[in-house]
Amino acid sequence: MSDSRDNSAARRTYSYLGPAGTFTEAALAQVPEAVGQNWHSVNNVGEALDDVVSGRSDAAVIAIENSVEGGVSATQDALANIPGIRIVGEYLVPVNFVLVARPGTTLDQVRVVNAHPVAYGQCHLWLDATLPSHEHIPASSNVAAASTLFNGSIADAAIAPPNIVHHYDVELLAENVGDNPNAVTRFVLVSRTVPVQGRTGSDKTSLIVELPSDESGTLLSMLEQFSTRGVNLSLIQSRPIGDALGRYRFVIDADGHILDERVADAVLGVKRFSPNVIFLGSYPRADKLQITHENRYSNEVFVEARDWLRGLIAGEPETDS
Ligand SMILES: O=C(O)C(=O)Cc1ccccc1
Repeated sequence: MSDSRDNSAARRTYSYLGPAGTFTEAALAQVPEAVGQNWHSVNNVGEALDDVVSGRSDAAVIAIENSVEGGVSATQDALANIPGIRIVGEYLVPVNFVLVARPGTTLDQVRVVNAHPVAYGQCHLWLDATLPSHEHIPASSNVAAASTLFNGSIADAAIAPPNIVHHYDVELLAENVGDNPNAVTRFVLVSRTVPVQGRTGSDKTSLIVELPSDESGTLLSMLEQFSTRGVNLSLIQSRPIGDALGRYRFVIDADGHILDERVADAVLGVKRFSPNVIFLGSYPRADKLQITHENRYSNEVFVEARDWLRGLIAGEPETDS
């Protein structure tokens, strides 16, 4: 399904989890270069990434982390398993939810609730208090949860974004059903593998790292690679690799850019003992936070130390500086 906002072949195509009205669409609306281009609605993250890898789309926006639910495991696993993808940007969208139904439905008639799993995970407090014996059926997106109410779904109600009332003729049963009114979802813009863009001073580097399974202490060794270079981590999450019990990979977000010497050095340190490092990209941070570090982790200090070593090897006389 493609939104026919423009048929011109010269336009770029962006895939997003649809249909229109999702939080993912709101994230795509924040991508300046996507405004006025073709927006292609898909049903899941795997489809969005396949579009990018196959060239059907130039880029895609996908949800990767939520402030209440944590990392979006479907996205993390897809990024680990589909090669050829680079994260080139990130965008934040505040998320809150309403409960809607077919017109005429009342709250006491609701038994089956349709909801995207990530949305459902953020509405437990309200659902447990208000509809303690409800049954949950999963939806492919927050808007699909509501739209299927009109397509023969067995659901009585759906958890959806507040703007759903502008897209479908629904009965609004309850507002603010999310556990946390300040919930935020982080989305990333992905493209096919491209050379890294320049550093901005407010950057993030995302990696997926596997650890050798037959050695003790490798998780600590991996963390030390970052800490000994003064690199802060804002996300570290384990996900099962899936081939055997007890085998995990780690999804990591590090402060800084791969063109920062301390980040590059840390990544090289990880690469030396990890059987598999996936570099997902270095990209500007949505929060615009400037990354600071002690002087001993600055680019100049790394470059000076390297020049000093090269000089020693070349037989140059040592100086005091
Ligand atoms: O983009 C949407 O609306 C989605 O359905 C994915 C999602 C689910 C929960 C929080 C944010 C995005």
